[in-house]
Amino acid sequence: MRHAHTVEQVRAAEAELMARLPEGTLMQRAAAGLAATCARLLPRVYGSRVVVLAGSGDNGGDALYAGARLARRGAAVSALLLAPERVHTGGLAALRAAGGRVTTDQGEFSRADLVLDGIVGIGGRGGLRPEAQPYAAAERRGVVVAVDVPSGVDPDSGAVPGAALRADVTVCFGTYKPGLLVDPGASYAGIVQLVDIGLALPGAGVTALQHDDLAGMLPVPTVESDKYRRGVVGVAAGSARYPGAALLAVAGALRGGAGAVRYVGTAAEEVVRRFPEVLVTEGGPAGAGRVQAWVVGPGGGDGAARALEEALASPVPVLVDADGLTELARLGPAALAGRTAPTLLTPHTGEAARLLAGATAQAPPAADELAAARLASARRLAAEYRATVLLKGSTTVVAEPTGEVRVNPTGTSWLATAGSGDVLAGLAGSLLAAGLGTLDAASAAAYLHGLGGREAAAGGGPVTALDVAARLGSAWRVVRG
Ligand SMILES: NC(=O)C1=CN([C@@H]2O[C@H](COP(=O)(O)OP(=O)(O)OC[C@H]3O[C@@H](n4cnc5c(N)ncnc54)[C@H](O)[C@@H]3O)[C@@H](O)[C@H]2O)[C@@H](O)CC1
Ligand SMILES: Nc1ncnc2c1ncn2[C@@H]1O[C@H](COP(=O)(O)OP(=O)(O)O)[C@@H](O)[C@H]1O
Ligand SMILES: [K+]
Repeated sequence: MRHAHTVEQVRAAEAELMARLPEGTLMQRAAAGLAATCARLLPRVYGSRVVVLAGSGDNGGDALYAGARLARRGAAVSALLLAPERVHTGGLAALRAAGGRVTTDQGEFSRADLVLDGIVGIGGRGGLRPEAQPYAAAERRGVVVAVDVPSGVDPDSGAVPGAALRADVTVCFGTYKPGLLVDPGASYAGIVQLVDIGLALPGAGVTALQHDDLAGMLPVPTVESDKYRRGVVGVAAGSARYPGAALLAVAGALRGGAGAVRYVGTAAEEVVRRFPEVLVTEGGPAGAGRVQAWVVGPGGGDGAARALEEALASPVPVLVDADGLTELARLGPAALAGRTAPTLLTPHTGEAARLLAGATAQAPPAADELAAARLASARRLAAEYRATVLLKGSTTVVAEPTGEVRVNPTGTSWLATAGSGDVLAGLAGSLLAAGLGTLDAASAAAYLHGLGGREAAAGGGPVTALDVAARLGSAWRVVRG
């Protein structure tokens, strides 16, 4: 599991540790880790050209001390100072003592083999200031290593409010920052490496699963299992207008660990023709047999209102997607008030905006504003509806009403293809039926779906939603090692 902490949490942990250690110890730990990564990235340190972009705070200090370490190993290191009058004096003195120098030639940035971005770290607010903006657009031939955070990325939210420096590698200290894991910030961070500087941190509000976590979480049948004990997932999806959504949601549900899939709706005939293993009933959830979780809404069309009402009246977990969400937005959070089992909502940003409009008297944010502030948007929705919310898009995030968030580290933008959300809904519903809680089911489903998407797009080609569904079995095998 990757753990990400807010700036406030990092500052508190740093203060506590600094009070017990000789001055400068933490910065030296950070600089040592940073220099070691840079040395690994360079074919050889001796003779390579390194440029340090140094801002006015401790982030610049880290970069200058790391530059000094590389200079001692024979690199030609020069520093471009963004605020010369407020530069970290200890760091600059160390760099000079090691043979490094200060330059004002911005062209050195473009010619460097490696650039250290020490403009701002967790003290940065807003996009890059004017003096740093040219570097965001400048040509570069070497690798850019961001110190703690790519400058211009908001460390807590991942928002990029203006210009920001795109890194190939980010070396972060003590813990991940949420903004390194959530887009758009994550897309500026490149590969993120963590350097331990000994901070004692509280529980993380934002986490990201890794393969090992999935391996321990996914349901695996045992000798005592039978199809009912493994869980039956009910899928109420598709309509005369959108029969395909039923097939896609069922395709996802068949690969989610439930022992059986029960389909209800108007596409029963098509579903059985394509997937003979599925139990089908025409009508709605109320008249269907027992299930351990419902998926309602993909391609539901006009039938979504009834399916939603019947599923929400059941005592089992319910996943609401697509047309089910449009109907829920009309009803507002009151529709979930009487639920006795958990509810999982899986909106994309457009649906999230509609849900917020249904929940508050204020005008909802536009979909692109929601996308720029994904953590806050998902948390707000989860709190308003008192439900788990999986907000889809580039970096899917899953939020609980308590504010706890899981960020999905897998996926590819090739998943932005019609119907891939239906596959995800079926998959997550199947995991719910198999007994996972809403947070685990949603985050495990997003993880597997993202892996399946990557595998389907391997080599960089377009994928279809059914291609993704077909790769889910292999995604399971990958995470289970
Ligand atoms: N506090 C500690 O114990 C440690 C801090 N470390 C480093 O220190 C960093 C935090 O240092 P600081 O608190 O000095 O803060 P920063 O160095 O991140 O930035 C603060 C300075 O940048 C300016 N600034 C803010 N936003 C800006 C923007 N958008 N564009 C340009 N300048 C901007 C501020 O006016 C201020 O002078 C961490 O990210 C990490 O790199 C590490 O050395 C590890 C130990
Ligand atoms: N830019 C992107 N990068 C990565 N994944 C994306 C991107 N855009 C969309 N996705 C993913 O693709 C899927 C699309 O789902 P959705 O919007 O519901 O489409 P549909 O309704 O057609 O099924 C979601 O899993 C979402 O997270
Ligand atoms: K930085």
